[in-house]
Amino acid sequence: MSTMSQARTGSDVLLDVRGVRKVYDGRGRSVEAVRDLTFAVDRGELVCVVGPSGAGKTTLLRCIAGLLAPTGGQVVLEGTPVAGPPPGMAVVFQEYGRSLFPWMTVRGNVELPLKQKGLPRARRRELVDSALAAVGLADVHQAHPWQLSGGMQQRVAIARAVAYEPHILLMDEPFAAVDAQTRADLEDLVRSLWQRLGVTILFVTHDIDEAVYLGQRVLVLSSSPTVVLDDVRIDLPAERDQLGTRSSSRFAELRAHVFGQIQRAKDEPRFQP
Ligand SMILES: Nc1ncnc2c1ncn2[C@@H]1O[C@H](COP(=O)(O)OP(=O)(O)OP(=O)(O)O)[C@@H](O)[C@H]1O
Repeated sequence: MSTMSQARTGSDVLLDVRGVRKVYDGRGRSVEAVRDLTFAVDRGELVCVVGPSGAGKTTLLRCIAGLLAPTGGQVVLEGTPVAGPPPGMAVVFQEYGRSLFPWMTVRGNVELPLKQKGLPRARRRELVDSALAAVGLADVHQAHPWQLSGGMQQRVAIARAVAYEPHILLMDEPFAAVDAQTRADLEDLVRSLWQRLGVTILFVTHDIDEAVYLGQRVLVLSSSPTVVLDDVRIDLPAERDQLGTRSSSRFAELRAHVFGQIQRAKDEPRFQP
């Protein structure tokens, strides 16, 4: 079912994570959060990363986003080593409440990174309008984030990321704080944006069902100190729907496989695939 991740050298590799290690040092205590992570993501792929709580998923994502320097190894994006937040990357975090500016309108929030990018006003307007329409929020552009539900605020954060026209979109447990129905809607939104825009997505979650439902591949991380335990190809049809896909026998098989890997990783911290 699975093929372990190997460094790929094809010209279609967009993101290459090579032997990344991260040790947090502080007051006489050091924590090896990530031991050795190697995997590649091709241009246009939707890859999910799943692992037990504390496995180092956020640490990995922060290293990829250039927000944290790895202790060892390297992250290479479009052939260039990442040494700070790279252009062409957008990140959607779990805490939408903290990632949006409450004193700015929805439009202002989505437009801000485009101003920082130096885009002219007409182009900014075009990108903001189309991103808000894509996430179903065209009619609330004048509202402030605090006037919206949690799910709508997360849509604003997604619109802001999409308007930026990133080559790669990183998502760190973006739907962990919304209710189940909203979460299902947002999952479908991510798949439809991915299919329509062709953007590469790396989606981090601790939810196995979400990872299998969304991804073309699921990378399974071990417990901390973290390695990639498995790289599972999700051979479900490209057209997915919450009811049909989740009740298919193949979905159940893939889910059981990923679940089994994570259980083994938790039971045997030094488990090797
Ligand atoms: N700033 C820090 N200083 C010291 N240790 C840290 C720091 N940040 C994270 N860690 C440790 O690194 C390990 C991985 O944490 P991380 O938050 O990356 O995991 P995670 O998989 O995202 O967890 P969760 O699923 O619970 O959000 C944990 O043992 C955590 O305690």
